[in-house]
Amino acid sequence: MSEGAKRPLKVAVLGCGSVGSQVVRLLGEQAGDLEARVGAPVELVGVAVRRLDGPRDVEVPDGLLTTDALGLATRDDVDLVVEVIGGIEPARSLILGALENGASVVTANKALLAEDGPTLFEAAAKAGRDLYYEAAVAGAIPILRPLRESLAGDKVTRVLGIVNGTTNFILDKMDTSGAGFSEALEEAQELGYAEADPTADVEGFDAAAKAAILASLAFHSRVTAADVYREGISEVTAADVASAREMASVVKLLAICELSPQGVSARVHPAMIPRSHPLASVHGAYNAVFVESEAAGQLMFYGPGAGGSPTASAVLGDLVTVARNRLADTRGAGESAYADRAVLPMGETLTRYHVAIDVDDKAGVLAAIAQAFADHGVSLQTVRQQGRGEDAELVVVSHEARDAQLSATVRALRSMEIVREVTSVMRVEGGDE
Ligand SMILES: NC(=O)c1ccc[n+]([C@@H]2O[C@H](COP(=O)([O-])OP(=O)(O)OC[C@H]3O[C@@H](n4cnc5c(N)ncnc54)[C@H](O)[C@@H]3O)[C@@H](O)[C@H]2O)c1
Ligand SMILES: N[C@@H](CCO)C(=O)O
Ligand code: NA
Repeated sequence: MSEGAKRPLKVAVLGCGSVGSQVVRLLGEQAGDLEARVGAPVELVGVAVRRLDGPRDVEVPDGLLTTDALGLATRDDVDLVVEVIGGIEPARSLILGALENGASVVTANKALLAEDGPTLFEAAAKAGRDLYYEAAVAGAIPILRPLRESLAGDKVTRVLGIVNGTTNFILDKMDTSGAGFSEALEEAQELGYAEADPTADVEGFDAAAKAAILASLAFHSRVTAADVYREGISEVTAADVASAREMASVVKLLAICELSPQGVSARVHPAMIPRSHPLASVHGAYNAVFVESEAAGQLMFYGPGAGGSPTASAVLGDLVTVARNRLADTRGAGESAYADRAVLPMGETLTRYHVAIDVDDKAGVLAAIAQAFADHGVSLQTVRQQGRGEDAELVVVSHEARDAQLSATVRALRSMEIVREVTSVMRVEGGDE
């Protein structure tokens, strides 16, 4: 070691799948640049895998593989631990073990952070170590660091995001080709976007975990996955997508986090947004997060939200930061939950609905439908009627109302004799109120 050279920082990588293999590759390929940027060599000292002879997308240097993840995570000489196994256990025990043993941790594990983040943040604070997780939300897109650092002097009021690539691919396909949900899902699976079991993506669990993480950071409060209202896209029909098209809108699965005088809300559901909205131009498996804050106004973050290599980019960015902090014997900003705001139930959240209804085409029908909305305290923004012989289609877009009032209106409509069928119900976001 030359004079003044720093001792190497030792890194353990837990998991060598899609993301882990790319982290290992980049650690090798970029070793020189990483050393220059950190100010000390960053040395890979172990990679925990489930099977030593398993197939891998990267060649791991001799002697580094182990199946003893906990042994590696808690090794006394390890400074930095990267957790890219995923899921709740053993990931949680491994992260807690690493922190207790004095290592700093970088993880991409949104499921764990959304379920039990506070336990991990408290362990990091107690140990005086960093816990960074930029890769957990919207993959390569820098969004957590901007919320935690760049916007720390502003007041974020709203975060609106397309944070799941699989569902965005499916909805985009339905929009551009007129395909139904199942057909679009099949294509997403063939192209390797959707997993064999696509439930976490399609039913919105993945996006809900990310919404919890975004809301916690944006509003300095603790929001967990259980607090997030969630609806997936499996019920979105070709008719919904066509109805959106007629309104010059497009259907997207959105994660929506909002600050209101009563508290905060976090929800994930499909919604129609105008084609003129910046999020409408997010196509394929891309992600984007739209942030509104008091002083800055509107900001948009866009890029690849998934994939081994893009996600590894975010992991390595965090690794450089926590490595620098280690050298400087300091830690970055920890959890910020001082505002401790209440999380509102979905029924209390203000939303707007688009409702398409097949009705008998006769006198008084329009008035009766409008009355059903009025009976629930919901004011209408637009009503469009299209006659089709004996029956007619009415398309109603409401003004903002409590979600509970809107869903009660839809239930009432469904029970009306003049209503043949409610053919499409979808929330509306991103337009004029
Ligand atoms: N793939 C992406 O696009 C993406 C994007 C953002 C975040 N993430 C997150 O990154 C993490 C990893 O995702 P992935 O796509 O690489 O998953 P993956 O399934 O490809 O990789 C996980 C690896 O961990 C291994 N593993 C399981 N149990 C283990 C154990 N006890 N010890 C050692 N290894 C073990 C598995 O064999 C597998 O190779 C997850 O938290 C995921 O949510 C992934
Ligand atoms: N399954 C996720 C991966 C990134 O978290 C997606 O489709 O966006
Ligand atoms: Na990110």
